Amino acid sequence: MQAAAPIRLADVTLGYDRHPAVHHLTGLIPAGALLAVCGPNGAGKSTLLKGIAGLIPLLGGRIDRGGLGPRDIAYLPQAMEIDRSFPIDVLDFVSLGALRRKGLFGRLDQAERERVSAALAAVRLEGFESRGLDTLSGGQMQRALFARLIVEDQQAILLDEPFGAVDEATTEDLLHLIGHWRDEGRTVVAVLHDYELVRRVFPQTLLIAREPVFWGATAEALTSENLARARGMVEALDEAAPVCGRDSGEARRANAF
Ligand SMILES: Nc1ncnc2c1ncn2[C@@H]1O[C@H](COP(=O)(O)OP(=O)(O)OP(=O)(O)O)[C@@H](O)[C@H]1O
Repeated sequence: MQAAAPIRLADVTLGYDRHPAVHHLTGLIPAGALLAVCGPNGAGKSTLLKGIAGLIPLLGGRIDRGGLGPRDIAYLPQAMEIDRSFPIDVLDFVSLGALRRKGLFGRLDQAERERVSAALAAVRLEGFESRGLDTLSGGQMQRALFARLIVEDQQAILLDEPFGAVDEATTEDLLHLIGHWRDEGRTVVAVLHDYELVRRVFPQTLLIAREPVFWGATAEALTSENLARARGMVEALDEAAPVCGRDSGEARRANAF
């Protein structure tokens, strides 16, 4: 694993078909940070993670990943984005975490096989190796995804709603893994809706509603005033309106074509 590095966002704008979903976001994710990304539905949280992961292009601004390429950052998509009908068993799925090191056709050596076994043990999926993904419960699937992240062994890990469909026991097990990653100095950024959990585990929070509402200490971010402001900002959004004050000139020019 390479050394941890800060991720710097400078006036970042991300979106689809030139419609910004995240605008003018500037901030620093320090190496080793445990950062929650919170906000109402449609606030741009998933879009932001995809941007940091390099899965969608920037519409504006810059992301400096501290010398790392997007492929050096592990990314866990939302559960609904994962096609579980793909015919693959748990062992092969978790082994895919080694792809970056071994390539698509590379054989797993003893060290990699041990890494996969250890990852399955860490998420308590021993005995599930030959089960197809489509036979797993939601919580078991999330454990398999975390096992793949362990095998990936990246210094920065992005998690999109990792506890969306899992019970309390699974959540606690997976939180334990996140705590372990923090102790190892890895950077973890997670989109989360459970504010109590965020207050308990994540020291830093970015509250976003297309634009940043607050980025800093969790206790200061998740106040009722900030949460109400964030809700109001997303409710007020009109896709046909100029995207924001700062962009209105540019948006008017774009709409003229
Ligand atoms: N592939 C896409 N094409 C067009 N628009 C998209 C696409 N993905 C997201 N959007 C739009 O971008 C905006 C932000 O979506 P995003 O998924 O980032 O929000 P979110 O904060 O993660 O929401 P949720 O909490 O509901 O998951 C929304 O208006 C959404 O409709």
